[in-house]
Amino acid sequence: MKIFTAAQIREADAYTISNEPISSTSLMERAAGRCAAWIEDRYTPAQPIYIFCGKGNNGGDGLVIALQLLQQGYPVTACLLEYGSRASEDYTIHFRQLHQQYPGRIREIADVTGFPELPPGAVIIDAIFGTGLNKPIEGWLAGIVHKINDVKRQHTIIAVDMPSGLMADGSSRNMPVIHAQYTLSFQFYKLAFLLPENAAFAGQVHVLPIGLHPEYITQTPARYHITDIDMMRTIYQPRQPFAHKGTYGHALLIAGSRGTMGAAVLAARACLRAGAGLLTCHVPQCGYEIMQLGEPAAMCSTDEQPDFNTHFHEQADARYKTIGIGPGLGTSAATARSFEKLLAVYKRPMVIDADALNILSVYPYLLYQLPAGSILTPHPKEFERLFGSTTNDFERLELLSRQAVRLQLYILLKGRYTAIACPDGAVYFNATGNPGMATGGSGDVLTGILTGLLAQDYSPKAAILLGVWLHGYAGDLASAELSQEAMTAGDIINFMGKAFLSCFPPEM
Ligand SMILES: NC(=O)C1=CN([C@@H]2O[C@H](COP(=O)(O)OP(=O)(O)OC[C@H]3O[C@@H](n4cnc5c(N)ncnc54)[C@H](OP(=O)(O)O)[C@@H]3O)[C@@H](O)[C@H]2O)[C@@H](O)CC1
Ligand SMILES: Nc1ncnc2c1ncn2[C@@H]1O[C@H](COP(=O)(O)OP(=O)(O)O)[C@@H](O)[C@H]1O
Ligand SMILES: [K+]
Repeated sequence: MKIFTAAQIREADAYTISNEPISSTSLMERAAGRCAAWIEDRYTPAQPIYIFCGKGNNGGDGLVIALQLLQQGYPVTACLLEYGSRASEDYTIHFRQLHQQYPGRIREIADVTGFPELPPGAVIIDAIFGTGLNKPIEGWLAGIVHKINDVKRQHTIIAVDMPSGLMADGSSRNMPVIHAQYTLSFQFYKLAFLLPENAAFAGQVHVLPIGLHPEYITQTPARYHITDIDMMRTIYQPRQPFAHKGTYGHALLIAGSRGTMGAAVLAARACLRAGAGLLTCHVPQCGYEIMQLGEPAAMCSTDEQPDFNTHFHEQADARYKTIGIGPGLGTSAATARSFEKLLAVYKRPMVIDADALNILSVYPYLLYQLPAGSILTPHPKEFERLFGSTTNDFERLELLSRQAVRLQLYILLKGRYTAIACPDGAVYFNATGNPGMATGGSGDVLTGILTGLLAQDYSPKAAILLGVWLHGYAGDLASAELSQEAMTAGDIINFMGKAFLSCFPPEM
C-alpha cells in the first residue's frame, strides 16, 4: 500500500472530487460517516462522546460525526474551538446543519478555561487538525491539547485522520500532539505513524477506505510503502512437485563464537525453516557439537580457531547460493580480516547482520566491497554506528534511504515498523510483528530467514519483503498463543510453519 504525503492526499481528494465526480461536502460526509460507523460498531448509544473540532476540514469531519451520532441517539457534545481562523466551507455547511438540528449540543470554547467537565468514561474524539496542520499548535489551543492528554488514562481518545498536532511528513519533536488510543486514518497510513519518535501519538491505527479515486492512487508514484498480504501473495513461490534439495539452494552461515553460539543456532534453524535446500554453518571449534546437536539438519564446518571464526573466507566458494554472516560472530581483528578476504572472493548478494555490521562500522571502506544487492540488517544502534546519528527519525529515514542508494544495497532499519530501504530509493515499512519480539535473538532469526529465502533464488528485494513479513507474522502467531511476555526468539522459528500456511494456504 502506498503512503502518500499530505500534499498528495490533498491532490487525491481533489482528483476524486473532480473525476468521480463527487462534491467535496459529500466526500467529507463519506469519510466522516466511516468514522461514525466505526464508533457505532464499538459503543452503545448510551456512550457520552465529546468531539473537539478545529475550523478546517478535520473539524468539519468532527461536525459530521457529531450529526450522525446524534441522529443515532448518542449523547454527543460538539466542542467547537473558536481560535479566530476562518472556517472552511465544508465546516460552515455542517456547522449550520448541526446548529439547526441540535443547537443544545454545541459548546463553543474560546480559551482553555472553557474545557468541559467530562463525565466518567466519556469518549473524546479529536477532530482539531488533520493533514492541514502547517505549524505547531500554540497558545491556548496547545493548552486544550495538554488538557486532553492529561485525561488520557480516564478517557478513550480517538483521533480523526491524524492525532492533532502531528505533522504528516516531518518531525513533530517537542510540539504539542494529542496522544490517541486509536487513529482512524482516511484511506492511507501517514508516514508519521510509522516512526518510533511518534510512538506515543497515533495508538492503534485503523485505515478506513473512503473511496478516493483508484486512478490517482495507481498513477501517482510514492516513495514510501507499507507491506500487506496482497503484496506477499505476488512474491511467494510455491515449491515445485519435482523439486529436490538442490533446487532450493545451498546457504552458508558464518556465525557464532564462544558464549554466543545460540545466535548461530537460531539463525541456522530459521534458515532451514524458511525453506533453504541445504545449509552449512561455519563455526569455531567450540561450536561444533552445539551446532550439530542444535540443528541436526545443518552441516557444519569448523574454523582453525577454538573460540571464534577466522578462516571462513576459505569456505566461500561457488557452491553457496548465498551467505549469511554476523550473528554472534565477534569482532576480533582476525575475524575482520577474514571478512575482508571473503568480500574479495564472494560476489553474490549476502545477508550482513550483527557483528558483521559492527566490523563494517570499524572498517567502513568494506561497505564499498559488499556485493551489490546485499542486505544489511541493523537495529537502530548498529545503524548509528554505521552511518552516524541524526536529530530526528525523519532525518534518519532520509539518511537510511540515501545510503541504500549510494551503496546500492538493501538496508533494513529494524523496529516496530522495520524500514526496508532499496537501492532505487523506495522505502517499504513492514506491517507485521509485535513487542513480544523485543527479545534477544529475534534479529538472528531474521538473518536466518533472509538467508534461507535468498538461497531459494528469491531476488534480494523479494526475499526481504517476504522474509521480514513472515518473521513478524510468525512473531504475531507466537504471541497470540504464548503471550508477548513469554515468547522467545525460538518461538518465532517454531511458528514459521503456521505463518507460511496461514499466509499462503496450499491449494487442495
Ligand atoms: N474534501 C477533502 O479535502 C477532505 C478532507 N478531509 C479532512 O480534511 C482534513 C484536512 O483538512 P484541512 O486541509 O482543512 O486541514 P485541517 O487539518 O483541518 O487544518 C485546517 C487549517 O488550520 C490551519 N492551521 C494549520 N496548522 C495550524 C495551527 N498549528 N494552528 C492554527 N491553525 C492551523 C491551516 O490554515 P491556515 O492557518 O494556513 O490558513 C489549515 O488549513 C483531513 O485531515 C481530513 O480530516 C476528509 O473529510 C476527506 C475529504
Ligand atoms: N516492538 C516491536 N514490534 C515489532 N517488531 C519488533 C519489535 N521489537 C523488535 N522487533 C523485531 O525483532 C527483531 C529484533 O532484532 P535485533 O534487535 O537485532 O535483536 P537481536 O540482536 O537480539 O537478535 C527485529 O526484526 C525487530 O524488527
Ligand atoms: K485530528
